[in-house]
Amino acid sequence: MSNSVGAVIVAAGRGTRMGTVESKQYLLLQGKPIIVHTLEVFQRHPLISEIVLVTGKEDVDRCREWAKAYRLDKVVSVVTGGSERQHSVHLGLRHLKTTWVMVHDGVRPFVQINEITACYEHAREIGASVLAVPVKDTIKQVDKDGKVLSTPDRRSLWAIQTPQTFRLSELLVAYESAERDGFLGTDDSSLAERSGIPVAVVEGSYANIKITTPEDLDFAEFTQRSRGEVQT
Ligand SMILES: Nc1ccn([C@@H]2O[C@H](COP(=O)(O)OP(=O)(O)OP(=O)(O)O)[C@@H](O)[C@H]2O)c(=O)n1
Ligand SMILES: C[C@](O)(CO)[C@H](O)COP(=O)(O)O
Repeated sequence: MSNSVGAVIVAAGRGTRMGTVESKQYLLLQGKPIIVHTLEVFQRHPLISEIVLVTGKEDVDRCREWAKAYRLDKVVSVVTGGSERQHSVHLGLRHLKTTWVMVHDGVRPFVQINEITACYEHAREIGASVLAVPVKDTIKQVDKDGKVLSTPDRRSLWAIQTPQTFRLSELLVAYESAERDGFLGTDDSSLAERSGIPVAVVEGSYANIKITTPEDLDFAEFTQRSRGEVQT
């Protein structure tokens, strides 16, 4: 059986927590849109053969232009997403033809080549995998009135990132089942878990942030600049 690997990069969100007029995935980082930085990592990865980019309806044309301008020839489709991340991923999955799929947030430009490789290798071994980091803070469960309910043992808590890797056929079944049941998850793995797919956690890096709120942009500028300086 072929072990071809594709990526679905989701970038159809509105970025309400960032609060900028321009959607955060199109803000410039060292002169280049964040989404292009993200796509370039997957373009460079030797395992990835095709990329489906999911974006807002009004952004499809400019994204296709960038794919050409930045020579992102692995981008086989730029398609319109849905109202929730889960819908956007589902729409993207339908355009992929590979055996394996890595789902990744368009606003996580700092994922590293070796992290993508590790994520894929663990999925091959276990069935599916997610990149993650152990939580550094103490986490409390709190009720709606602000009263602490419990303090879970931090040693078993991980902050989950992307990419998340699955067999495409299995993930499609999980997505269809979630849609039938009206289940809405905040990541792809939660849909796989409820379908009984075993998921491995792969330790990644704290730098692989999801650019979400304005203070993340300072970190992003700093990180991008220092990585650029190391490469030159
Ligand atoms: N309907 C949606 C919602 C989110 N995303 C994508 O999913 C990733 C992670 O989502 P998040 O950071 O929450 O982005 P937004 O939904 O844009 O942010 P917010 O919740 O602040 O509006 C982003 O790359 C975002 O573009 C998507 O493709 N389709
Ligand atoms: C998938 C994800 O990036 C894992 O951390 C995250 O759950 C997406 O969160 P969102 O803010 O609900 O889009």
